[in-house]
Amino acid sequence: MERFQYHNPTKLLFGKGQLESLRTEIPRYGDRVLLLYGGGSIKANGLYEEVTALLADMQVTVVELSGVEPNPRLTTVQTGIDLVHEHQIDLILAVGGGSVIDCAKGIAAGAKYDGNPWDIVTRQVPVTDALPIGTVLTLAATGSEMNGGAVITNWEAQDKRSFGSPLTYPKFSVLDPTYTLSVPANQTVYGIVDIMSHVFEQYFHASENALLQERFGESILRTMMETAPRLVQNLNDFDARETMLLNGTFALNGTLSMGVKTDWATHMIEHAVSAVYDIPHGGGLAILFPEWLRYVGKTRPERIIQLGERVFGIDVNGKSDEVLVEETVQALQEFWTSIGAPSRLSDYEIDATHLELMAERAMVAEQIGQYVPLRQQDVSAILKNAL
Ligand SMILES: NC(=O)c1ccc[n+]([C@@H]2O[C@H](COP(=O)([O-])OP(=O)(O)OC[C@H]3O[C@@H](n4cnc5c(N)ncnc54)[C@H](O)[C@@H]3O)[C@@H](O)[C@H]2O)c1
Repeated sequence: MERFQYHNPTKLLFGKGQLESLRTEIPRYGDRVLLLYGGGSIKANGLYEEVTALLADMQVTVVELSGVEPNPRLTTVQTGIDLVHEHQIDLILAVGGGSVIDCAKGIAAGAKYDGNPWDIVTRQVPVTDALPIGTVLTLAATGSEMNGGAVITNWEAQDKRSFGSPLTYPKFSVLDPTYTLSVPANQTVYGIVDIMSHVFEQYFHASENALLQERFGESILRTMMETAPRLVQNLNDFDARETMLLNGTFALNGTLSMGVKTDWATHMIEHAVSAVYDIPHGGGLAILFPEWLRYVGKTRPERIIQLGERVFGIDVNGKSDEVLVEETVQALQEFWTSIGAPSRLSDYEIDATHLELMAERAMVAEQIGQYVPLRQQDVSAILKNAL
């Protein structure tokens, strides 16, 4: 294990009826709130009504910013920053999925910085201060509700980048499975893939002796594989929604990355794909992860085989590494296909036209990933195999 410090300051408010906790949480930070949300799903499922009624009852001053895009854009972050300054906002309340929460983080950090918020997103300047954020999560997927990371798209530059800071962890997050019941089938599937991919990015670490972290990851993967088929059969299964919600949070709240050098190359490649084609993040991961596994399996098969045996129940006796890697990848692909996830870039009508641009965009450093570090030609090969 690597030496590590672990500190997660987000207060989780989990379960039915937890929205009421806003009454005690919000006043800790002030009484001027920027209410941030997306394209209207919270109006359709009644959450908007509930939140605004509660805030009105609390006599909080509310400024609204709606229309945060899936894959939130820098332009929306800038609009939010301007509103924060204009209305002297004390707290950002993000009501939505990862996109809304990430946008809130961009605004929170950007509002305390004089320059272009893209400088922060591209990590050219560090976050030195941030407004407090609270969240009401409506979609189980990203873990953004309990981590300090955010992914922002600069649409004009066709670039999607992530930044993170201890200062942008939400102060509190309300997780009531009720609000995730309205998530449609496709977004539910993307969420399942995203959660499992987060585990993979940390499971495929480049450190020694992380037995507990690996077992934690396997628990999340197995729990997701038990729950996901049930959930896609019945989107109103409250218990399955509840399980998925907690899994999503723990897949990316720092628990799995304690003491290990994590990978994240596949996320960088997916960000490059969705920066150029604006496809759903989970859909992109479902296509790319199997190809990443196949590719790195040639150099470093051991933990892929471990995954196959422990999570997919593959019998490892008497088989070569090559066969075991392929059986594991196929088991993963079959599972994702069985719940309705895409498996090829062509499912999104993506062909080789911008392949090199995507490979170039993925290279946020000379090499990406740590389990097996990748150069641009490796990324091109993975993208090509995924077409
Ligand atoms: N910060 C992180 O740690 C982190 C990790 C992984 C991914 N991301 C980023 O997060 C973004 C994706 O976030 P996401 O997967 O949570 O999806 P999202 O927030 O983009 O939402 C996807 C869609 O689902 C709709 N939706 C949300 N809740 C709903 C509900 N309850 N009922 C009906 N519809 C609902 C939204 O309106 C939107 O159209 C991407 O930009 C991705 O790169 C961030």
